[in-house]
Amino acid sequence: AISLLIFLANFLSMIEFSKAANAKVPSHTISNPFNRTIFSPDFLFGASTSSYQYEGAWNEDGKGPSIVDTFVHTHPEKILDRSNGDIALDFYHRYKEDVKLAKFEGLDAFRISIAWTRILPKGSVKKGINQAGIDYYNSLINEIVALGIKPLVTLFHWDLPQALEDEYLGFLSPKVVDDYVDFVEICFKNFGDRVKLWATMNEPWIFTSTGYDSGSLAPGRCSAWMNNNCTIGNSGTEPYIAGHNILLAHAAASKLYRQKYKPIQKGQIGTIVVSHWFEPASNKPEDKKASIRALDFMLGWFMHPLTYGDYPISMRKLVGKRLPKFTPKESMLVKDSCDFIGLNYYTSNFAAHISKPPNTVNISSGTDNLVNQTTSRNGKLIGDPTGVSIFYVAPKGLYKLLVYIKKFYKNPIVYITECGMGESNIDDVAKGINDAQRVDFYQRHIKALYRAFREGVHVKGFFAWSFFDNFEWGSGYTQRFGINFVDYKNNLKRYPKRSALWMKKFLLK
Ligand SMILES: N=C(CCCS[C@@H]1CC(=O)N(Cc2ccccc2)C1=O)N[C@@H]1O[C@H](CO[C@@H]2OC[C@@H](O)[C@H](O)[C@H]2O)[C@@H](O)[C@H](O)[C@H]1O
Repeated sequence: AISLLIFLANFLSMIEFSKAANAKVPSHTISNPFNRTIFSPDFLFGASTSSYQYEGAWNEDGKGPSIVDTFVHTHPEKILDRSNGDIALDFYHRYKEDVKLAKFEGLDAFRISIAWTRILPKGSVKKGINQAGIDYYNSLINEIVALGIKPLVTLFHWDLPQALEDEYLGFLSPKVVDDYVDFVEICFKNFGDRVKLWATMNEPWIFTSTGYDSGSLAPGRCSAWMNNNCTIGNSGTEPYIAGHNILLAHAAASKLYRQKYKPIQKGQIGTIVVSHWFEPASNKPEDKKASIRALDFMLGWFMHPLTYGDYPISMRKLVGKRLPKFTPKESMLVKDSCDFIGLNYYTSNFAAHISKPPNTVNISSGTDNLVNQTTSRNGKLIGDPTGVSIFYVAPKGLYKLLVYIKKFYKNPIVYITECGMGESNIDDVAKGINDAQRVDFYQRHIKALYRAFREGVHVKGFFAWSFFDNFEWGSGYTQRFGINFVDYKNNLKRYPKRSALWMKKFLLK
């Protein structure tokens, strides 16, 4: 009865929303009307999801284990609430209803990722293709397309087949390139008639820093001195080896798509990077240089090879022999291998120069940049705090980051493939759907996006992270990033939040 009352209350608010919501949320209007029409007609507004964080059905219909399945089962202590994605949001069984909600909310596009081990349970073609996996993603993509929504498909959102980790240590070996190319070719072949936006990788920076530097996520490798319960690893070398093979795998996939599939399917292929914006911690020249170095090590680590065919000079200088080299052929393959860049933006930091790493014996990729990153300067926070301790609301950083990419990385086509904020520890539905701060967050970030768009940045889309509250990696289900609420205590019931209804109104054509 209570949930019915909540649903009815929420349904009524959907109808009444257009009158009430904006009146109560501080608006930072820069132009009237503030709706989608200020962008180009073909601009894509969407929301993002990912296979491990949404699907559940971790071992159903022939799916093989990924390194994330192994990680969460063997290291529950590394997940704040000791949870996992075995069931997650049960998106695997509920996707038909869920994509209908996306339609109701007026989304133009919907980002999903494909779980490699649903299609290749043991990671490679020679060990068998699982037709049930192909059938599932065909059905999901059909539901999305049938509603007139465009799918943006990420081919790797960190859930590498465990079998490849066992066979040759996954992304630590160049052998991963061939298996990755075989996997993506099955996706191009089976889904490429309907999928026209392909992202090869999601956030290599996070995958390398959490998987191989801190060990806080799969495959959970790090140096012993990290004291993060890693059985093996080297935080000073493995993040760079994994990052290098990710770039080579991406480039090989792009070459295959462009040579064999793009001429017929007419789609676009790119990859997704994440970066904070960095403000100098003071006006001192060394801090100004530190802010650029911080960008080099987070954004440039991948954007520089994708644009110029090699790592940033600052990385070459500070990482030295630990940073792999591209052969001339590899450099040519990686350079200009993206038709678009997906950019994930969450927050900004202050950057201060440090003259030497905190520890000259214990080396890690996270301290190679000689930058001390903070979120306040002279006692002033970089933005409004959110429910996630490391993320502050800093929309100007999105604008500055986009202008920086335009200026220093040849003004590529950019889709904002993730942008959002989280609240922590909310279980009550009525409280959870009343996300006024998230409405303010999206108003301010879309205005920052518009400013960049107006100044000639080739931004062509904006995807909220996330469509639903979901399994937030190391934070488990304690943090909520969705524009739609999921009631974990009541059969994973979905409820539009205030932000989804604001988005619906914003997207009215
Ligand atoms: N958050 C990021 C990148 C932010 C990097 S900044 C910083 C570095 C770091 O290790 N973490 C924690 C973390 C770890 C893993 C994933 C994401 C974030 C950071 O947030 N990525 C996207 O963020 C989304 C929100 O991530 C949350 O960010 C706050 C964390 O506390 C939470 O664990 C994480 O799931 C993820 O759900 C998407 O799958 C992922 O593509």
